[in-house]
Amino acid sequence: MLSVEEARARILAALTPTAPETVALPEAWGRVTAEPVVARLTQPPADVSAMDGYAVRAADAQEGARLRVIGIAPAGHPFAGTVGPGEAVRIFTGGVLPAGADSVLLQEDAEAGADGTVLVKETVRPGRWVRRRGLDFAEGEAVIPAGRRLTARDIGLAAASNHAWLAVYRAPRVGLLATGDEIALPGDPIPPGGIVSSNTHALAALVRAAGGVPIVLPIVPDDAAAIAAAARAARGCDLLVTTGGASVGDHDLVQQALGPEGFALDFWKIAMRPGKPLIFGRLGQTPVLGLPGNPVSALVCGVMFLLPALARLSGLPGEPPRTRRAVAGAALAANDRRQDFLRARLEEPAEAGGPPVATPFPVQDSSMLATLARADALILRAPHAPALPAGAPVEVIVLGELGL
Ligand SMILES: Nc1nc2c(c(=O)[nH]1)N[C@H]1C(S)=C(S)[C@@H](COP(=O)(O)OP(=O)(O)OC[C@H]3O[C@@H](n4cnc5c(N)ncnc54)[C@H](O)[C@@H]3O)O[C@H]1N2
Ligand code: MOO
Repeated sequence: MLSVEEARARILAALTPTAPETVALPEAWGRVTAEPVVARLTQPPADVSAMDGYAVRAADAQEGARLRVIGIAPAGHPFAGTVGPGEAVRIFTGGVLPAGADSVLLQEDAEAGADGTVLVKETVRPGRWVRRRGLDFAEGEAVIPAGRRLTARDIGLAAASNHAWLAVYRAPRVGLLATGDEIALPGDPIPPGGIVSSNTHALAALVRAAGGVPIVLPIVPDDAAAIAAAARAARGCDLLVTTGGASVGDHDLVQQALGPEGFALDFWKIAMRPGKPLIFGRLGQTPVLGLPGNPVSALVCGVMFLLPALARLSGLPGEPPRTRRAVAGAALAANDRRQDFLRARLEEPAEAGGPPVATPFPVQDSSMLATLARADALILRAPHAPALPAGAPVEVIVLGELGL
């Protein structure tokens, strides 16, 4: 069986970013830049004042000096003249420093006279309170690299550097297909012995959190023809995700149904718990990720494979979820050959500054959504990891950090 790392590498190798598109700036938040954002101007465009006060020549602005105020320079209204010896210009934050001036006398350190002069109450250092031209960025500078997921701060920077539109990768469209005779949509009649489908809803939220567009397809019964028809309809997606029908039972039909459609299997079954029967392959141009039906398995596989896949389709490298150090809150049994992901509570350490304490829930059944919802973290247990006493260091994935 493939390891989790090999499986992720195979999935990422089979995916390429979506085609770039140009979108209006407000739409670009959360999208990944397809090319660098190059400043179209220099910021600030000239030397400007950082404070309200007086533009002065520092050499003249010694404590006790009195300067003649010859004009005013509010932001957006530069003073056209030149500040000569013994002169000052009233200036406000963001105002362009007039020619001749090299510094700003802070308003609080000045006393305006009724006779059009100003008294310097505190000696001014040369260059004080001046923001130099280009302090922030210069025209032609790549202010945002290609391949970056745009934050609100980046949007502000792109706007300031005079971009109304940005080239970003299209948000990946992910088709979500749940299979099973026993499942019904929330609110619909539930068949005898059946359950309500949670997988596509949870995965849709995960896709959205990762910047993708989820397309929840109608539930299909355990019927090869129906699964094939639904999969055909999803060929326009950047990725088709199925849940259920991944295992070895007589009704586990995903591979049987997709085979005649030309499904090219890359791999099936990995050394992971929960999530062993993971399927990956390609249906024509569309990559297909077949997740197990058990809700916890589907979600944990979503974290380990669908999130990196979405990142890759969005134009990012597709790193595995980041792990953190913690200490085990209970003794952990030795592991078998499947990498284990234990649902756990995460608590503050007894000693400030120490790693948090991760305590696994006593029952780890892969059907238990309530436990998963209450979990703060997944404790990673490598294949064949030895038993560990409480207090031993462990690696965890903090679920809250993933925005899920
Ligand atoms: N003999 C074996 N049996 C099973 C094996 C095995 O190796 N040998 N693997 C087990 C493991 S591990 C898993 S995981 C499951 C995965 O099975 P499938 O992917 O084929 O999923 P189903 O059989 O269709 O369903 C499993 C379980 O999940 C429920 N389910 C299905 N879809 C949804 C949905 N959309 N929302 C919520 N819950 C769903 C379904 O009712 C079942 O209870 O196979 C084991 N068996
Ligand atoms: O792998 Mo299954 O996902 O253990 O329940």
